[in-house]
Amino acid sequence: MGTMSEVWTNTGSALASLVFIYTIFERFFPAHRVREHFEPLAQRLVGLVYPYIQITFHEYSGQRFKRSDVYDAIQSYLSKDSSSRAKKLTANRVKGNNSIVLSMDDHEEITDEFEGVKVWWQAKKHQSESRSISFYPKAEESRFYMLKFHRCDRQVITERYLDHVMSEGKIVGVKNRERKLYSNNPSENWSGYKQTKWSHVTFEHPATFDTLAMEDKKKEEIKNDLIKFSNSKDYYKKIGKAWKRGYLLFGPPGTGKSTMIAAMANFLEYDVYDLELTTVKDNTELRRLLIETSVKSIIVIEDIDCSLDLTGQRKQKKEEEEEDGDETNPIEKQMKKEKDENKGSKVTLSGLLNFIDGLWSSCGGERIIVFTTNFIDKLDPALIRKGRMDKRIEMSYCGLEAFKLLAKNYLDAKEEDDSELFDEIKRLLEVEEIKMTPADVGENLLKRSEVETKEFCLKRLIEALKEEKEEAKRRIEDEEKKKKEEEDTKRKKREEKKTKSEEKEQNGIATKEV
Ligand SMILES: Nc1ncnc2c1ncn2[C@@H]1O[C@H](COP(=O)(O)OP(=O)(O)OP(=O)(O)O)[C@@H](O)[C@H]1O
Ligand SMILES: [Mg+2]
Repeated sequence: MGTMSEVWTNTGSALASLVFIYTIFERFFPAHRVREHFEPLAQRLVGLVYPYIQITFHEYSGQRFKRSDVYDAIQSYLSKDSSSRAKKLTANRVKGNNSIVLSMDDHEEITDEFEGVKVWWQAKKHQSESRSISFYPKAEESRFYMLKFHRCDRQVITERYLDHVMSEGKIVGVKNRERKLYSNNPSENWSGYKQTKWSHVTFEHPATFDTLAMEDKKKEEIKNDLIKFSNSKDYYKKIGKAWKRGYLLFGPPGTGKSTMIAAMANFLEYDVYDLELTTVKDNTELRRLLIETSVKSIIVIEDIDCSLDLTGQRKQKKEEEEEDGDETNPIEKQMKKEKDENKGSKVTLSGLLNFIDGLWSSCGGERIIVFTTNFIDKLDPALIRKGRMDKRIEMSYCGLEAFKLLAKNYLDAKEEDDSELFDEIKRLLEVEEIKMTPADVGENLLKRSEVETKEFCLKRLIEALKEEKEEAKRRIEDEEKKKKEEEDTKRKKREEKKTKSEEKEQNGIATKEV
């Protein structure tokens, strides 16, 4: 018994001495210092026997508030087929997009293969002990991806695999993203907190090339052109040109210019930037706006003939000269000049064109620019010459093919079922050459209540077409009448002038004779 208690006493004192020695040691050699010294050494030792290399990709690196693009790209890349490989997944729904995007959950590991090389990806989470107050949500929790590969594959991974992950990830990311419709803010709102040059809403326009009424041949041509453009990254690089394409859509109101833009955006899955030029003060602002647009986007300038005097400086000068000739009150003239200056923005045609042609080249990335106008003749030829606007698309009145598509979409009506009504419409459109916009045709075909049958709507369209014919006839008559009246007044004026000068002449002769 005595020996037992002795053993306990000795153990107790030995432990006490150990604790004492450890405390003294800790005091002179703090634990983190020891770790600092020994860790690299330990890692070197591990490196000798452990054949793998690890790379970490943090969610937030550098600037704390900005999510890393690389992390995003990896997440998208791994979401591509992690759903079939990882066992634990997290589901995210991209706003505005109906599909759910699956990505691997924390602490999951999946393998990937590239050029016969195997790699391991792990999603990890690090819980920091900091209790500091932070504006950043869940600042204590930092996520990262860990890539592991054999050290003999180092070259393949660093030289090719990572680039492959980035480019693939970006493509998947673009596909999963919520597409946006942007509109530019007036420059007064560009500074201060919440500064943004563009405001956006989710782009959810339902128009597609299937719903767009247009001849099939023309539609196919445009679709092919768009596909060719979006696949031509290397070609544009090779020829040293900016990866952009310009379209000019022209035609009367209601022929589907805006609808075509929406269909293009949906077809290519691009964002849309609706640029309102009247709120842009000058070329510098225009440049700053355009530089901030993202890749894979369509920049739209609607009704260019209305938004600016895009016919350029020449016309303006001519007008000024003409005005100078007038004997108007100088004060009035100054007032008018000031009013004009305030009214319009100072964005010039050349500013716009220079940007499209030149600066854009340095922005990189694919962009489409679309101009629309109702009056192509009003535009300066410089704007629409080949090379600047790569493709001109005329949106015209509703033809037979366009009508058939609208009838199918709006009423599920086919030629076989309603051949008589279809024949009559064909006659009106093709023989009588009645011009009606697809917007008006659609309006007549639209079922406004349950009572309205397919036949009812088709007959309503026939009536509307006939009315349109009468209306057109009246318009032509009115125009001819107006023209005639104008000619009459001109002729009268000429005659009056002639008689006046004759009278003057006679009076002159008479005075001479006197
Ligand atoms: N070609 C078309 N195919 C299908 N729908 C069309 C077509 N053209 C017009 N529409 C219908 O008419 C409406 C008006 O068309 P849209 O706004 O595209 O015309 P627009 O040419 O842009 O006219 P504006 O010159 O006045 O801007 C659309 O909502 C669409 O439903
Ligand atoms: Mg429009």
